[in-house]
Amino acid sequence: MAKSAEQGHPNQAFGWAATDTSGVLSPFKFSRRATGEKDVRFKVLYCGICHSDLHMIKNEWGKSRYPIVPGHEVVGIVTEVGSKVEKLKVGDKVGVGCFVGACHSCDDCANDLENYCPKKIYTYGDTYYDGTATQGGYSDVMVAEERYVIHFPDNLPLDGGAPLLCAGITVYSPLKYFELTKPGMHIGVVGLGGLGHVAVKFAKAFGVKVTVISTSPGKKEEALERLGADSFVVSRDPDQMRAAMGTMDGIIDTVFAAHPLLPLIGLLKSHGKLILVAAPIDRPIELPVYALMSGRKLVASSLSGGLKETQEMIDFAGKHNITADVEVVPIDYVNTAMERLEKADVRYRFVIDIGNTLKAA
Ligand SMILES: NC(=O)c1ccc[n+]([C@@H]2O[C@H](COP(=O)([O-])OP(=O)(O)OC[C@H]3O[C@@H](n4cnc5c(N)ncnc54)[C@H](O)[C@@H]3O)[C@@H](O)[C@H]2O)c1
Ligand SMILES: [Zn+2]
Ligand SMILES: [Zn+2]
Repeated sequence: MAKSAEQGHPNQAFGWAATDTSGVLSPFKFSRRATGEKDVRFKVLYCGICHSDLHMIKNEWGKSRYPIVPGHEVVGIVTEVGSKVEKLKVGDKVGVGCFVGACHSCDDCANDLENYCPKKIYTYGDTYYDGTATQGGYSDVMVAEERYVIHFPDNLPLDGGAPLLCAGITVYSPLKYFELTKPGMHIGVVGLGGLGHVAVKFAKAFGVKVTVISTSPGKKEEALERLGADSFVVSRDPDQMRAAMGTMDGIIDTVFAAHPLLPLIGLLKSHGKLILVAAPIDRPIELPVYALMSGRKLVASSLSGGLKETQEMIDFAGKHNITADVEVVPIDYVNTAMERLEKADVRYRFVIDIGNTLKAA
């Protein structure tokens, strides 16, 4: 066993943190717990920038406690394992997604749904079992319990693979759970950002027909040619929306700005399912119940995925060569990246090159 675990020394860490609601990130030294017997420590090489990171650093959900080192699409190489770690070893390619803990005794935990455990612990911005604040992957080193560490397939690149740990599982899980993966089905994807573009890729890998629903025609060519979508509907064009009415088995909606659900419900066939994976931050959404009645349609939501399913998703991505389309940026670009993300100016996920650009001061 390596020294820090034997002697119980905390792991010194260096990252970038937001310290107030301006959300501006700056260099930050902190420590992580010593690598415990069930823990894995890894050197972080890449970390994706999820829009949730932006919501959190600006306290848009009203639950942020500063300082916050964001990042829950964290990948790297194992540098130390505790004595009771069974499946992972030094040198393995691994990652951590949205969660680092849960109660492990409730029904959800027993069903591999740590993501729905009432005591789930988020990777950052939360409180760990020992009372310390959890801190995310915009940092050089990560320590997490083996149960929360995902083993990457050898063929999956770490930079393009990192975003799958949040964006990927967040769309994969509802596609599976709501049975929207049957070949020949037709699904819609609303909002072609980080989550939306990987939803297109997973759905295509399942053999499903995919229509991207977007406010403007600007992303049409890319959606069809680069991402492999089958069709594109401009939601502001009533003729296009009318032509697509009643054609979809399901819709994955990734837009957090408040928007009417009625036109989307209209796109569904009877028994169609509208899955909202983004929560509107400005005002509550109105639910047009009468539109659901005629057709026994469903509106539902979903939060990330459990650890077993996340591993399954990564293995599926490895098999089908699914990665996010990423713009890899150095750590000192992170504040500019946040500004651009706010303006939806990224195709389609920023990933920070931690390994080459984050150097402890
Ligand atoms: N349910 C979950 O487990 C989960 C997991 C990850 C992220 N999220 C949430 O999902 C949302 C999307 O995350 P992301 O990382 O894909 O973000 P993103 O910024 O990469 O993508 C958002 C997309 O929505 C579009 N958009 C923004 N405002 C719009 C508007 N008014 N009308 C139409 N389109 C609009 C943007 O053009 C962009 O394409 C965020 O709110 C995030 O917090 C939820
Ligand atoms: Zn996320
Ligand atoms: Zn639990």
